Amino acid sequence: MSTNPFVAQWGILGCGWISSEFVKDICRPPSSRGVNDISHAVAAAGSRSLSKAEEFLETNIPNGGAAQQDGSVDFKPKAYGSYQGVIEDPNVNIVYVGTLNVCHYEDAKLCLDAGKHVLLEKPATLNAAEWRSLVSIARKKNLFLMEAVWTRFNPVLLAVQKAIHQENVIGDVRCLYSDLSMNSLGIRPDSDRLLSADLAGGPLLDLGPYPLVWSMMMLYHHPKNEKTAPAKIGSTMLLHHTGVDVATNFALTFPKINAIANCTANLLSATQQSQHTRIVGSTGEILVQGITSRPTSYILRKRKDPSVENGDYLPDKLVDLTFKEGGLVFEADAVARCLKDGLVECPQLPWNETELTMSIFDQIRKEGGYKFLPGLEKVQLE
Ligand SMILES: NC(=O)C1=CN([C@@H]2O[C@H](COP(=O)(O)OP(=O)(O)OC[C@H]3O[C@@H](n4cnc5c(N)ncnc54)[C@H](OP(=O)(O)O)[C@@H]3O)[C@@H](O)[C@H]2O)C=CC1
Ligand SMILES: O=C1OC[C@@H](O)[C@H](O)[C@H]1O
Repeated sequence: MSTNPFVAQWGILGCGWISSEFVKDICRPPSSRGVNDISHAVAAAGSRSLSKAEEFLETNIPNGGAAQQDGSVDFKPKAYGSYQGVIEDPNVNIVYVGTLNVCHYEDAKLCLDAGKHVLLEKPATLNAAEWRSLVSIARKKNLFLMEAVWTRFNPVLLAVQKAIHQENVIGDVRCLYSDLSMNSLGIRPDSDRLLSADLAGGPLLDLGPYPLVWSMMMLYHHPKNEKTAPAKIGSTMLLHHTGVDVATNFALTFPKINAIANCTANLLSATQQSQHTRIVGSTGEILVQGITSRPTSYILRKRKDPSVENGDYLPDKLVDLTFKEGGLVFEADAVARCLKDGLVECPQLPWNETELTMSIFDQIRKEGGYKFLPGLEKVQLE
């Protein structure tokens, strides 16, 4: 006997670039990726301008989401010229917040206060205190809340994690190197969201979540690390004249497993088109292929004789897991399953882990001298 899939009924807050990528991806038929327990519908999209919301729907999902296209639900996506319209729409049960960093806290709070579940774009908030405040509302109101770090649900990252943690393919994990950078300096104006202090820009918060997610998934989540937070966090930051960082390097130590993560995120160099995440173990290494945020395959390179210092390698083995989806739909599927099962926290990304990652960023900003402009943080760190 087949049962109808659970349908996540999304409201979209902010009709910008990432929101359009998100709706396009969740509109793919779930069966095309072997999913049959859940599906997605877009109930509403809200923008500060009604015409922008209308155009957003018309351009990206003229026929609605997967569950609207196959007739599982009978409502059509509705455009609103305000965010309020979305949170008041009775067909919306979860809101995807795709607005700017500086708006995340207030926009997520708006949704939670209105009784809606929330998937909140990265960086979840500006600081850990804002995140704790959102969690306390979600907990009190029994609502789902998660930071949208989509790479956590990427099939390549999950395959690499299994290969390292369960199949021991590189022996004891030792060093992780992960970068996500773009050559934006001199190309984007200082008013751009990546460089503007008014918009809490800078690569640490914009690109840093990706090297950090590799560190968390491979080292923090290593079974032998027993979810122990990094013992030391060291960083170096180059500040831009606007006051935001333009380059940040940070390292995290995991003494329980004798491992270190070396992460970089900057707006000085284009590094997205080749391998920029590498995980080295005692018997071999994994070279992640493709952008750190959306890898498509990996190379397994094993050492001929691990007892030889700086010895040779066996021939590379390519593990190709190329997928046709944009990649955002994997996190959306995970969220839909949480809603289906009545969970308020996603087991793969619980609230305390986002609190830890936000505190890591707080510490790095403090060390680097990156202070948010007065008034941007809605909840202050103690
Ligand atoms: N997961 C991922 O891969 C990615 C995530 N992101 C994250 O998503 C967020 C949005 O980034 P992106 O889509 O690239 O940015 P855009 O500038 O394209 O969109 C941001 C949206 O925020 C809304 N907004 C609300 N207040 C303001 C304001 N004062 N000024 C300008 N826009 C405002 C606008 O929506 P409207 O006009 O409709 O009201 C705007 O369209 C960021 O937090 C970023 O970190 C970004 C890129 C990739
Ligand atoms: O999350 C992101 O990933 C891709 C980058 O281009 C973008 O600036 C960032 O927000």
